[in-house]
Amino acid sequence: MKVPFRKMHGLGNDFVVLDARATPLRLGEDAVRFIGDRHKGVGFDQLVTLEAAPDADLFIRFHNSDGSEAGACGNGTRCAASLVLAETGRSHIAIRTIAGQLAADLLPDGSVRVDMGPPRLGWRDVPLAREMDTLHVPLSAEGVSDAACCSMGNPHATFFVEDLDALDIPAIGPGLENDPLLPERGNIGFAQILSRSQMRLVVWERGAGLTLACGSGACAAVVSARRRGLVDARCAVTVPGGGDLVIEQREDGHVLMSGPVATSFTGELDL
Ligand SMILES: N[C@H](CCC[C@H](N)C(=O)O)C(=O)O
Repeated sequence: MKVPFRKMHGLGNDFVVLDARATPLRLGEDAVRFIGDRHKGVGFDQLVTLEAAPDADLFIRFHNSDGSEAGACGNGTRCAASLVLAETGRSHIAIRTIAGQLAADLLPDGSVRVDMGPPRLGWRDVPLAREMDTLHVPLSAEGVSDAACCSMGNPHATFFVEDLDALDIPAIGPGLENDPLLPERGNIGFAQILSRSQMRLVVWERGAGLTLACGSGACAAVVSARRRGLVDARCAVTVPGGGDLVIEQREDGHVLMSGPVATSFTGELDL
């Protein structure tokens, strides 16, 4: 089966985007992992599949390179939304995912802003293995302790550190991702606050490992930093991929994420 694809990224967080709106695609875990293989396939952090939606302009499904499905992918949502915004000539679209209803806007500078909805802050929402204060979760590893957790449709644990460069994230990421306190595993964010309107962030992603940017992780880090009184409502999040994601939490709690999107190439898979 020949399947056209588009290779895209948002600040280096990279995706293979499939359009299954006209013809449904049912890819098994093996196919997802094959496409994501950076030697035998195309390679991606996430597979982003566009599907038809009865109650929105678009349904988007996300799979990590380990084959697991995710409820949210901020950068992938921006990439998929940019295609539909361009195709329709509209500046606003409604999006549905398995975790809820989102919206996307095309901004005057060509970047795409996604309304990721409100964070989920309860221990069952993240989820955590037992009842506890999600703002101070006893996760720890070399150089980090006391995580702030929330869900943006996917589970996040964020550590705030003095010096990001002093951490060995590839060494501590896997153990934290799979900590028993996180029954659905977790995306692990490491944030260094630079001011009340800027932070650096590196994320060890659930099911994908170290990525150059993580949109939902940037949202989670700003939400958690606000809960701890460390930043204001609008914060630039500088990521290893080079550049900033701009995160703003609205009065109603919704978290807006803006940033660039890019197409690297298109191609055809032979599945
Ligand atoms: N690894 C994440 C999904 C992708 C998140 C990230 N690429 C983003 O932009 O939000 C998870 O399993 O929840």
